[in-house]
Amino acid sequence: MFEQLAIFTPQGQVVYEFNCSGKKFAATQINAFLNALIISPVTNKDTINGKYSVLNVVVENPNTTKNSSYGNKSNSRSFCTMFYVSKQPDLYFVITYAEQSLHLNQEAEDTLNLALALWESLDIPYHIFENIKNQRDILYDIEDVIDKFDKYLRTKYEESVKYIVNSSTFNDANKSNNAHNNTTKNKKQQQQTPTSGGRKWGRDGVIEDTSVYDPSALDFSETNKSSNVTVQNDEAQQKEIIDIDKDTFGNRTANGEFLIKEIDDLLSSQKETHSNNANKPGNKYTEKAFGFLQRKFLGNKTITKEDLLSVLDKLRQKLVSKNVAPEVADYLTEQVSRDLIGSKTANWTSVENTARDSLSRTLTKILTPGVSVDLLHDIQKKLSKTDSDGKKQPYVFSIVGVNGVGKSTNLSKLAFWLLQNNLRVLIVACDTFRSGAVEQLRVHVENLAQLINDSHVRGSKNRRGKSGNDYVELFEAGYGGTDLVTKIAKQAIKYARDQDFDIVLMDTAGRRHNDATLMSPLKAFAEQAKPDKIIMVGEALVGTDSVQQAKNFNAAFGKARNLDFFIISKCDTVGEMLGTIVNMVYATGIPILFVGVGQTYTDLRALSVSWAVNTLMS
Ligand SMILES: Nc1nc2c(ncn2[C@@H]2O[C@H](COP(=O)(O)OP(=O)(O)OP(=O)(O)O)[C@@H](O)[C@H]2O)c(=O)[nH]1
Repeated sequence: MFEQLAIFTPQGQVVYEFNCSGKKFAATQINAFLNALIISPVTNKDTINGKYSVLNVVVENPNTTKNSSYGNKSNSRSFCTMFYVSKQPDLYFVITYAEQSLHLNQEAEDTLNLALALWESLDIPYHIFENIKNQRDILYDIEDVIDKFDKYLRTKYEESVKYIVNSSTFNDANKSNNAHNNTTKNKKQQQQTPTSGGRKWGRDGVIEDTSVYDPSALDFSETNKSSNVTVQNDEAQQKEIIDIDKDTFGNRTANGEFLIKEIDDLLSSQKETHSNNANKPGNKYTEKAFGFLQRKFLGNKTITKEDLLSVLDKLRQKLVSKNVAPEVADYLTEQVSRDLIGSKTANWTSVENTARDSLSRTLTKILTPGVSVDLLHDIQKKLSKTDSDGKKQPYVFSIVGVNGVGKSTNLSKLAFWLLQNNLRVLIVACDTFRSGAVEQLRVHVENLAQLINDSHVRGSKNRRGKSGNDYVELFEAGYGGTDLVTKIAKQAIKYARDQDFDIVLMDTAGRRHNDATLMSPLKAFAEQAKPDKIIMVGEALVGTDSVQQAKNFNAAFGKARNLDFFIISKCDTVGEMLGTIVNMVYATGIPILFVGVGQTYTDLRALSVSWAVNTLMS
């Protein structure tokens, strides 16, 4: 596990600091790194992938007497650093960790990759870092974005740690499923048997060759987790996941349909936190600006371009601070400008309030779906028809998206909702690339089977010899290349038809939207599997990049096929920064089916357009 991440300017002004174990940030460590860098500059051989530099830092104990024997470990302490120096702006990104090893180097590299990608996605104008006199200047100007960066990084970091814990859960699940497994093997030995043929999709979407399997990459036991603790964590996590509150999930209508509730004040606790934060000194910047605007009452005034300039600039800033991509914020303010120039403000209404109303209308128009999102109706329509054998064709969904956005989790939430509607669901493991993906889905199927029927024995097979029970079942065929994916999809649909399943839910591999090699198989997949609905899961955390993600995924299925819906996951983690919702709909015109608001199966909500608009405008 890495210890600390720091971002600072060449003058030493700290822009960001993070201690991964939640302790106070140790600035002395970074000072020791800077000292070591001055004394022993890095050479080419210390560079990883031509990008990151590695430097071992030895800190002498100041109490050591001159007579101490050289190399006496008790008199010195060492740690390792991996760092990157960006240009424009000139910034140091430094990770510190205990010592060099294959897996710690890899983790540091992954974390730097993540931090840099997040940093770039924030689009901070580099001139902000020029001529800074003190740290307060930086923080004042970019407080909001640093906050955002911190939130992204912590969430992603926690997810990656959880992924490691989950990996051991899957191995345990395998253990109970495979009778031939030697149960006396310890957990570490279990981990040494990779589930797939040595392929893993890295966090940045690159397929990594893990044919030389390094079990230590997933083993953090030496650092601070005994395997016993990990097992307890697994159990606690398991309990947390299936410990759900059905009442908050939705309502049953008079005709028996179970409808998911709209998102409303569900995030009020976050709003509270947010407003508490907003009350902190130094966080008043936006509030002050808008307070000033609200005081400028005019009324019955013909609005000119000049009147709108500063108003729209503030509104634009507001939107961008809520994660709306700059190009989308430009479009929205342009619309307001078109709407208002030459018109008159109503009595007692300021130009500012008129502009805000216009912006609210534009946002509402964008977010209001132009097509029906009544899925249950669509499903029933298809299921009511039978073919010449008297069989109904299942309704097929396929779930796509970038790595780690929550595809499997939200697919499972969707399954849980469909199960509430008495539909029989076949979940299909079409992520045949990432190690552990099939096992992860099996855990979800076990959970769902147990939630639907609490007499379900975890790990048992149903009467067809498959994971799950009569209501929800897993269709799996292991790991392999693109051909296997389409083969599994076709076989699963046939199987679902034969076994009378109503719904087929296909999970697909996460892929980077800007990698043509990874994106191109989607077209063939859609042509072969012919899903009724293709749903892209996008995460609320992503911000600016969501525009391109949505565009690329929407275009990936060829000219004849688009995405049908979005599910925006992790809305619970972004507070009021809901810009991704607008970005993705703006980029494609594809409506939002649901938003994900947590990690349990009931943490799915229908989007309330007015709620989203009010939150963005607040
Ligand atoms: N807070 C929060 N976490 C979520 C939500 N949806 C998913 N997650 C978490 O996001 C993490 C990744 O979820 P997965 O479902 O594994 O993501 P994925 O897209 O299937 O991942 P890959 O298969 O690796 O591409 C997990 O820790 C989930 O619990 C959500 O709505 N809110």
